[in-house]
Amino acid sequence: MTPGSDQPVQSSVGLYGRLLAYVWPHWPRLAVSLVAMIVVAGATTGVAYLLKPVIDQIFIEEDETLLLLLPLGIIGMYLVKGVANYLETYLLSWIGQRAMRQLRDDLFARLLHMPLGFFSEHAAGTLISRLTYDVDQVERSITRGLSTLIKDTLTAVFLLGLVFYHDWQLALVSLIGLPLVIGPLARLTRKLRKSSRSSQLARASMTRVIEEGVVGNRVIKAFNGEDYEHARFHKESETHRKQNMRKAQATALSVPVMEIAAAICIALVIYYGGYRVMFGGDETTPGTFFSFLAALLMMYDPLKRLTKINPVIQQGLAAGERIFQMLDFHPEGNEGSRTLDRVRGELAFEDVWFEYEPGAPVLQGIDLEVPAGHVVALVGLSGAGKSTMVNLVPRFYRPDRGHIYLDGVDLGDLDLHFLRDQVAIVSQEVVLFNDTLAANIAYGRPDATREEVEEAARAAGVMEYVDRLEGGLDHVVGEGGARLSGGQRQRLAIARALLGDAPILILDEATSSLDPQSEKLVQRGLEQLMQDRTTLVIAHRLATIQRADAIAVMDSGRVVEQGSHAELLARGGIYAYLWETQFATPAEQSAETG
Ligand SMILES: Nc1ncnc2c1ncn2[C@@H]1O[C@H](COP(=O)(O)OP(=O)(O)OP(=O)(O)O)[C@@H](O)[C@H]1O
Repeated sequence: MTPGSDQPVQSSVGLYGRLLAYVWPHWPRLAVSLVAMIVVAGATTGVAYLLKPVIDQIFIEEDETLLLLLPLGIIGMYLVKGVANYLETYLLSWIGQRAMRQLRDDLFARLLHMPLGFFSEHAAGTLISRLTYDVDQVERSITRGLSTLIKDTLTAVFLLGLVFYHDWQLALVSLIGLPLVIGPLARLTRKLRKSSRSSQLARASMTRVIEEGVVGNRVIKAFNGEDYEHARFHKESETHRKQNMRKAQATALSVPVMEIAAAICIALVIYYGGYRVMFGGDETTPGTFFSFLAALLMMYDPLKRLTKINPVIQQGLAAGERIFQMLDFHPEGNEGSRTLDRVRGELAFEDVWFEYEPGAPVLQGIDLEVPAGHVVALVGLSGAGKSTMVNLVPRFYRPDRGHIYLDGVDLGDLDLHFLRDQVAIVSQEVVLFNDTLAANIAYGRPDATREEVEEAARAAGVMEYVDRLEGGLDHVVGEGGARLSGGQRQRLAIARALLGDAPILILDEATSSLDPQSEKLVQRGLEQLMQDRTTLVIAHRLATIQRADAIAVMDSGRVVEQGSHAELLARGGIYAYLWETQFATPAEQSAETG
């Protein structure tokens, strides 16, 4: 059922390659930013180098020409560095943003064409976070990752070169101090990472409790669960506090530990370097020593950033892996290519089998004929397979065995787009987009004129409540249509289907009861909609069943009884049972039997 889900997790090389494919089209800019990074590293090292003539020639030898030239040189160096830094950051962001827009576009396009089964297997939140959070993580690892990896490595290497150039013996002595800095830093970083992971988990647990407190507030109230929920929240909130304190402790420790270790390192250098300046002859001048020290100190920042970049890159790669896994799912296939000039709307199911999970068939040999323009009501106990059966008509799923024909043509042979144009669906949950009423009605028919929209709205009974809304048909319905009542939403869905004017209608009647007035209006809209259309309706209302041309009774994935209301009642089978227990009011039952 889920093609693509068995994809192997890709290797890191493959992953890098695929990420690179998004960056590569921008290689000229990448090249310029690389050059800019080299310039930044060179300029930083240049500044450290200039300290030598500053001390030796200006302070000691009191050279007046250099007194003018060197300060200008420093300004020039920083100007060059500033321009290069700007270019590098700007260009990398440009590349990162372009690559991510492309990745997001590809992902969303793929998402829209996923088979329906994909959506029942993946939580909406997870999919949304792929497109938002995960893509951001990848972007961060590209821009920050590349910049740090290349620019900071180059800067550190150039500075190290300068240090060895000035005095290789002193350089070796200072390197002895390096483990002093790196050792504690590595330990602290590990601790920090662990505590930040625990803190994130604690926050997620806490958020879950908050969410349940908000979403499930009705139930909490009904069961007097406030104290229980509060205690649960307090516990999670306390865990969150403790984890955050651990993190804060590690963070607070990291600066002093680093600084003390660095101080020991510098003390070593000053002692040995000073000794060499005093007693070592000419090769180590005070200028060399200060330039050396400055280069050493300037290595601190790039090295620190390099030690921190790995988690960013790892997170980006993990996010990239999740993104590519989603991109690798197979989209819905459109094997068919046929279209029909005029669709009458005759539907026929022939020995149709279907299973969601292997070995558990939900439909087991459905046979059903729906002549053009007829209304067939599907009834049956919950889980009998009614929704599954109607979902096969717009090819949301495909039968595992058997065939479904539209006007004698196998659905599988039809072009998917064409097929879906022929089918209107009005389901229990009306999905509305956060747009105007008019735009919601015209969804799928962007070419519809205002008159057509109004006509559909009138026929569906939308006009009867539109006047009370600000802006009339141009009123924005709110997210998910939250500002409309259940009945109003249903009438809107009916208007949408009317405007679509497809020859086949699939109707999944709402089970939730509307007030009698709303019910009557919805019913009237539905009557309009079913007119001259082949209709398969999952019926929950008596009026619909009575209006149907035929009733198909489903049980355990089969059509077990077919006929008119009277015929089926007379048979005394499942339908008669459902009639007694679900559909009819006592008065109707006695009228029927009496
Ligand atoms: N996406 C799915 N994945 C796996 N199993 C599913 C899926 N959708 C439905 N089923 C299973 O298929 C069977 C038939 O479900 P279906 O929704 O078609 O029944 P129904 O007759 O429409 O029920 P109801 O009237 O309650 O909506 C049920 O056992 C259900 O658990």
